[in-house]
Amino acid sequence: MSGDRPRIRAAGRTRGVPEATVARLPVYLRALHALADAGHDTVSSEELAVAAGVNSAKLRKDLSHLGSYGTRGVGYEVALLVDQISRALGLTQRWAVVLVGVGNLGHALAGYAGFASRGFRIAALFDADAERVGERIAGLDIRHIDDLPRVVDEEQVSIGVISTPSDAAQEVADRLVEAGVTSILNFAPCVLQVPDGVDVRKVDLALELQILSFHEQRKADSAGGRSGVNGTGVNGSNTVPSAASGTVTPLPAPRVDAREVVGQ
Ligand SMILES: NC(=O)c1ccc[n+]([C@@H]2O[C@H](COP(=O)([O-])OP(=O)(O)OC[C@H]3O[C@@H](n4cnc5c(N)ncnc54)[C@H](O)[C@@H]3O)[C@@H](O)[C@H]2O)c1
Repeated sequence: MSGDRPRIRAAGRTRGVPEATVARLPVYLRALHALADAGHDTVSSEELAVAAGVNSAKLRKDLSHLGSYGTRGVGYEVALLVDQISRALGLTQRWAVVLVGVGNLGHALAGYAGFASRGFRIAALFDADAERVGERIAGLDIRHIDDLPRVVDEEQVSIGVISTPSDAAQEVADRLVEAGVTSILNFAPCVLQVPDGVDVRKVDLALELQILSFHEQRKADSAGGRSGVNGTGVNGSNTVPSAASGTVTPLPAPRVDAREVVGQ
């Protein structure tokens, strides 16, 4: 591990901002970018709340953690708020990311343009399969996992993405941490053990589907066999609790929250 390299978390886990708020900040940012693209210079908390799919009181409280209160009768300046949220999320710099496990999912992730447009540069792709090493995806050659420490050090990589089978994920996490990575996004369906100072986020689409299946079952039960599978709330409720926060989000509003990323 390169001990003299600055680590992401040196300034504190969330700098006093609640984790649930941190999880919603990227959602606000995405909504604000859309508003800016549509030509809005200012936005009310109500409008932004609708665009982000949260209630406006929660939005105002979240933004107050950044010292942003808006102006009565005017709302928030879109460009200023984009700047404040980007700074809070550390997006004023471009983070280098490595991706380990370049199979089906890894190929899709490696070719995903959304990382670059949101401030993340995929610095390298790694796999343990000699047959995959050397394959070129999105301008990068897949490297052997043994090259990980050198690349992490040379490219100042802080964030690693794991898209290996779950039986390899812990070993890969250990190697990432050993190399100096301090944040891991884990797509493998398993819980990772990491030392203090290393943050892990887990993405599990099957888990999200299971939560939706729970709600579908409830809707079907309360409809007493009537059709209730279109999300319009046959049971009188048209809300689904967020997996990430336990909060309730109105279904008809744009579904742009951070629930796809579930903390471990
Ligand atoms: N989070 C989600 O929503 C989601 C969705 C789909 C798949 N997955 C998970 O993503 C993972 C990958 O799925 P896939 O379909 O791409 O699998 P895959 O078998 O196509 O690819 C896995 C890759 O990991 C490589 N690998 C295995 N051990 C390794 C190691 N020790 N070091 C480096 N590379 C190693 C393999 O050589 C292979 O290229 C699985 O854990 C799967 O369950 C998650």
